[in-house]
Amino acid sequence: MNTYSDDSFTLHTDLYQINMAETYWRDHVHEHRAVFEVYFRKLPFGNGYGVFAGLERILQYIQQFRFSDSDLAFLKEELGYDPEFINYLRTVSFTGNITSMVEGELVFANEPILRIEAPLIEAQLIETAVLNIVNYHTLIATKASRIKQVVGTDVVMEFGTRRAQELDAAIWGTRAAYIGGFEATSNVRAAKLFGIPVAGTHAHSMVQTYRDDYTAFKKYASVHKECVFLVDTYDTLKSGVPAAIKVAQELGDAIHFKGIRLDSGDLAYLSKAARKMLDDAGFHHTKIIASNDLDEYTIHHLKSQGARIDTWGIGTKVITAFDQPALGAVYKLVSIEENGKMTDTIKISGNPEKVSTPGLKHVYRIINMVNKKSEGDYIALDEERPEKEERLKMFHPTHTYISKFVTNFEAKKLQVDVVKNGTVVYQLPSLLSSQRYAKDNLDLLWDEYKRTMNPEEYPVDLSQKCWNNKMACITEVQEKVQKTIEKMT
Ligand SMILES: Nc1ncnc2c1ncn2[C@@H]1O[C@H](COP(=O)(O)OP(=O)(O)OP(=O)(O)O)[C@@H](O)[C@H]1O
Ligand SMILES: O=P(O)(O)OC[C@H]1O[C@H](OP(=O)(O)OP(=O)(O)O)[C@H](O)[C@@H]1O
Ligand SMILES: O=C(O)c1cccnc1
Repeated sequence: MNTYSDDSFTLHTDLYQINMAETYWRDHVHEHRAVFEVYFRKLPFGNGYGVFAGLERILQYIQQFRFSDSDLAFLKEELGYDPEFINYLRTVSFTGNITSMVEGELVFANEPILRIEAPLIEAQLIETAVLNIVNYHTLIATKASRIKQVVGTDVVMEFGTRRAQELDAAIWGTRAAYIGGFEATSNVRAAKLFGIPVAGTHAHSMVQTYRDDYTAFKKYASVHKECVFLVDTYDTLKSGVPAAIKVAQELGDAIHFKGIRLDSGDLAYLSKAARKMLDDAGFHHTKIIASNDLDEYTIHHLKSQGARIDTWGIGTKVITAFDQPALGAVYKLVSIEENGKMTDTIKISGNPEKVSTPGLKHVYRIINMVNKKSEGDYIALDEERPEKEERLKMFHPTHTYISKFVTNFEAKKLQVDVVKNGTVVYQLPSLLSSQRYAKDNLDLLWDEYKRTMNPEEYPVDLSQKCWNNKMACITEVQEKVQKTIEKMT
């Protein structure tokens, strides 16, 4: 691997972005204003909502967005870009505006999570990294939230670093899982960087090292006051649990016998049997921790079997978003400067749900003031003020006959300014507040949208103006394309 003292994330992009950038620069349109939106088209895991995460990483990236000397040298010498273009790239930084939902916000398909408004070349160059960040962080926060929904008030810890897709994924994945509702992590660096509570037990290797459960637990307890013993190395009920109890009885107040961990076998049966053994020995407050390839489905089953598990340790399935490895968020151009004025743009598709929604828009969460539940999300054009309306018509953007009128509501604007003229203007809240924010927002949703299996579809509607604008753009584009086709033939 080549190493550079000034390596940056600016080349963390697809080659086509730089080729488009060069095209725009040569054509002198690179400084035309452009507006892009980030959204995904389908909720992951069959879930009824997503949890947005990744803003901290995006803001870090935007602040550092500049081509370093070694980046420019690589583009020039290895990839053969024109020296004049390289000289121009040397001056590029991000000078635009970004509005974004805040971390922990509940997000749904087809609504803009971020809006990037900048000179075309800048907005284009940051696309790949922005999507890279949003896609991973939001996916993991959503998976974590699903798991937390099933876990309920029990504690859930993130154990996934060893199984994650490399070092960065472990660190940022842990952070996203915390926003999604996990209470702690085993990753010490994540604790150092983000202040996430860190926790842990010990591995089978320690029991193997000392050959038997009793000796291993005793050695551990002679060094650590807080003790959670892993009891399944040889025989959970005949050796592991009895050894843990014996050590705790012998050491008494010298240690805090916090828990035992089960990591194999029938976790429902073993947890019930272990609970009885602990209770019979008077250790009513000693907790049972379970791990072993757990996810929302196994946890649901274990709970339905009456498992006596207090704390869940979850690795692989959360950190790798095991059952769905990609969110599929996209970055679409919705408006571009043309002859000195902004013109809305659209991407047409044979599939009506894939047709982009043109124009500068905001997302509002429409909260019913009587029951304090959300009626759905409402996407309106910038010039609209739904918060001032008495009565709002909400209708499905493709099946328009599905509609309702809402009165007595609060229209909560979901995006905030995070970057203005290239400067970060948003103060990130503590990670704990982002986690609480997600939790409080979940209280706004009816349970029908939150169940982990076959949830109801949460409404994400367009305002009448926004819908009309979209239809007008479709007609306009179709006519233009038809004319071009006729000219070519
Ligand atoms: N009572 C249960 N109901 C449903 N799933 C369970 C139950 N007990 C354990 N599981 C899950 O079943 C899977 C069993 O995994 P596996 O077949 O690897 O067995 P194991 O007990 O872990 O064996 P090993 O000793 O090789 O680690 C795990 O995902 C575990 O979480
Ligand atoms: O099952 P996950 O959800 O991915 O959680 C992480 C797993 O990592 C450890 O196992 P590992 O076999 O790596 O090490 P160990 O010898 O300490 O059990 C731990 O015991 C968990 O089973
Ligand atoms: O602390 C633990 O028990 C732990 C940490 C990482 C992975 N598995 C378990």
